[in-house]
Amino acid sequence: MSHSWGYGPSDGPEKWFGGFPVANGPRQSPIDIIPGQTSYDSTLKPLKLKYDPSNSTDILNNGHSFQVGFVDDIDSSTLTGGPITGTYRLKQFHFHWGASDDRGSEHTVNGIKFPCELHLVHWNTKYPSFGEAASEPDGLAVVGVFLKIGAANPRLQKVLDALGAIKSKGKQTTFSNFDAKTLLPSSLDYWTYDGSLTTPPLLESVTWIVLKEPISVSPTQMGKFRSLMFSGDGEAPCCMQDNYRPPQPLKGRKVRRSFK
Ligand SMILES: NS(=O)(=O)c1c(F)c(F)c(-n2cc(CC3CCCCC3)nn2)c(F)c1F
Ligand SMILES: [Zn+2]
Repeated sequence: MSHSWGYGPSDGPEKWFGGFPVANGPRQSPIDIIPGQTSYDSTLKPLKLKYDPSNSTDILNNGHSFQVGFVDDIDSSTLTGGPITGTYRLKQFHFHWGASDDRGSEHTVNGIKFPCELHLVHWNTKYPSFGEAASEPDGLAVVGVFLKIGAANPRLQKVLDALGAIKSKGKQTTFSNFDAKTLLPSSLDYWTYDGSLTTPPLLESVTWIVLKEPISVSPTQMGKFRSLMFSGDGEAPCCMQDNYRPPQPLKGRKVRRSFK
């Protein structure tokens, strides 16, 4: 049975449990982060992100979001330190956003939604591949970055300028020499908790690392995200927006923070 899923009324997050029962599991993502209920952990190390711009390969509309892919057959773009042990390799980054600027992020802070959220997906090199790591409890580490409405962000522009070539589902084009580090805010202070993929198959294999400081995005730039389509050529056109899962129950999990 093909598990087709989406973000609409008939196939959206409230319907995912049917095809993916782990949707109601003990460590689902995203969550609402309540800063006053997080615990400062002085043993948490600083995040170390070492990204080689020559590793970026392509940009793809996968019908749920768009993602920029990276070569991950050597340790050239890696995440170490932070709450994780060992070395995790950057596989891809993608975004989630809303139909309007009042929503779009997956994680929320004190119930506040941001218009967009960036996810940088990394996999643990103690496993042979991303696919195998994705089913292990310590297999993945995703760095989440909130985007907040403000001045246009010149570092987003190269990504946004490529979207015209991947408007519909399945479109892909080369995307080289992109330094993902330029998308990060100046502070790498973070919250961290054990969670899951926020899209099917919703595997409970993600150590989430959500940065406290947002990066900026302008309303015009947000419009560029919304120019993409969930639909493929020849299908009924459907704008790619509101591609976010709402916060899930914490179920007793602790959220730690790296900053006082
Ligand atoms: N929002 S998120 O939690 O950051 C997030 C991720 F971390 C992901 F890794 C994926 N992901 C899904 C697959 C298919 C794989 C197909 C083989 C089994 C594993 C999933 N590739 N990457 C993803 F789609 C996503 F949304
Ligand atoms: Zn994501």
